[in-house]
Amino acid sequence: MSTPAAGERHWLRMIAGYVRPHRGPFVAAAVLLLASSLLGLAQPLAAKALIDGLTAGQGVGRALVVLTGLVIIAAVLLGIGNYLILRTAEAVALDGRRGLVRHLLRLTVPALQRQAPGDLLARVAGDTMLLRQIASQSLIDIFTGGVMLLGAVALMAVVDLALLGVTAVVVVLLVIIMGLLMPRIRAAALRSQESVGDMGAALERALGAFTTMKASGTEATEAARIDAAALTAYRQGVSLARWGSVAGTSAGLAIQVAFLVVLGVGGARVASGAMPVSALVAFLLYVAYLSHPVMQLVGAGTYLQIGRAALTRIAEIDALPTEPIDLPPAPPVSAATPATTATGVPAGAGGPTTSTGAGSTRGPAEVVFEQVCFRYPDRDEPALRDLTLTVPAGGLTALVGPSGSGKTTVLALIERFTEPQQGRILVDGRPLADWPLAELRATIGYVEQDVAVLAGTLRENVAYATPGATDEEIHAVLRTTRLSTLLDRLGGDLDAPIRHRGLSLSGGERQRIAVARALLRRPRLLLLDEVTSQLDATNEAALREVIQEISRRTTVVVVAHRLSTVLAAEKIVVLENGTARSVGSHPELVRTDALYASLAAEQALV
Ligand SMILES: Nc1ncnc2c1ncn2[C@@H]1O[C@H](COP(=O)(O)OP(=O)(O)OP(=O)(O)O)[C@@H](O)[C@H]1O
Repeated sequence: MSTPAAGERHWLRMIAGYVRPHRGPFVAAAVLLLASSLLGLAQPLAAKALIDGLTAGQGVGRALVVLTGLVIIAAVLLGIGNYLILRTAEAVALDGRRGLVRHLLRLTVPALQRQAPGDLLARVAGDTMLLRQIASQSLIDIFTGGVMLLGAVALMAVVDLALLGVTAVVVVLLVIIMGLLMPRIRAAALRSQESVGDMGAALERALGAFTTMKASGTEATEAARIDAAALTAYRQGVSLARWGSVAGTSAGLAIQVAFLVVLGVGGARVASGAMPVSALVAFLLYVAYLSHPVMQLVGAGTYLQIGRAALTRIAEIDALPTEPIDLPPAPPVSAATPATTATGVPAGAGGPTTSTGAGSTRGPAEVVFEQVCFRYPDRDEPALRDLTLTVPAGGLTALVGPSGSGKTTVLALIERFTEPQQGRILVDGRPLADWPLAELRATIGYVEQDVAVLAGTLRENVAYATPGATDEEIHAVLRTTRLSTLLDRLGGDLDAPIRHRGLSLSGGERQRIAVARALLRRPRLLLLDEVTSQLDATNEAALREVIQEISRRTTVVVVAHRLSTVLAAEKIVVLENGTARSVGSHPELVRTDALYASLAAEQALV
């Protein structure tokens, strides 16, 4: 991760940022809990009055009523305060999750590609959970525990200064021990969370290549890999438990020691007549009482360290670059669960920002590359060198060339998934940097090499980019892409589910669903990356016709290894090593370009 120190530096500011929107209930909870604790603090004084009364042979009825009242009111305040603080904690976790998810969905493509999805999942689900604890209960505990500790110390000072001195020595010792333990707790928590993330990443790797794993018989290898991460999480968890127990035990022990020392020293002082027995009793009650705020502070300190580890991991995500894309604000938390559509999207949450075919009115788009150089961040060799090419408005332009020559990279740059280091790319004469990103992408239909079919229904998949599409429009693109037979197989029901990751579809069907999705958007520029690679000859010929037909009203750029797909292109660009080595029509290139001629000969096209 790029900035491991980011979370360290800003953790307090981050906590403040999370709590600020909920300061009302947070402060109310703090006040209630503090009041409850203060009432508890008054209990020893009431007990002292009770004992003094008994000693003096007076009635104790009033003191008893006061004591009982204090106990009941303290309990009620505690209950309400706890509820408020737990509610705040949930709200903080919700904000944390929503914020993280929004940030993740806006990441740039290269930034996301460097992450392991399983680890990101662990951060959204797990680290925000820890945030819940730290941003609420721990802060309140530190606040109320701190005030209570100071209050008890002040009252102890009133009762007997000498005994306070004895207690202070023990407390200072405890603070030193905590100072030594806390960094260890934080380090163990961070490693523990990291290994939970590693485990998610390892599991995601295995599940993502499930059939490859089965076919390769590597279940045991994958299990061992996931086991290793789980074992690290276990070890760090145990280490966390060890240091946490040492902290808790030290705190408990310190209070016991203080109690015994005060009993000894105080007993001697009572025997010598330096203090009354009621003062010793009150003081001992305060020492016993101290155990609550001290344990509270130690527990909160421990959780704060664990929470800091989570904040570090959240800050790492926050530091990743995002695209300037507006997402509508999250709906407010209301008592009722919002109604959702079949996809689980809240009704009215809005899909892509542009409506169906918004750009279609402006005719086909033109694309120009001017001396574009592009190198992937972790590569020495550039993927594109000084590439200059023009994709004219309308018609079919093909990119061909050996594997790795940069064809997919050209499409990724047009989509502005990433930026060239040198040169300019213009769409309709306008540099990409001047296009609002959403508008640029709404202009383009892009069918990737590894097409994505989402879990859901055929309708959701085809109308993914155009949620407002009518049944007629969907049926029309299904006919165009020869998917009517698939629809028949689904019983003619657009809302029949396709299984997770599209596994119940053939490769060719998946490709055609992706093409149908792009077509439904009626783009002004259609980028097709190897869309015919998994089609049989009949379906390839059919899709070829479709592509030609579309290219009469839209600019179409196809990348294809199968030259049969590009035969009809008005313009074929032959890429080699990231540069355009020649441009022309099929007959021209067969005559003038040796590389193209050999590709054509291999495929029996000359
Ligand atoms: N995300 C990436 N990170 C680093 N290098 C990459 C990345 N994507 C592609 N490359 C490299 O950039 C070069 C061009 O890749 P590109 O995918 O554009 O080629 P292509 O012509 O589309 O190949 P193919 O026909 O096999 O799909 C290759 O050397 C490839 O290894």
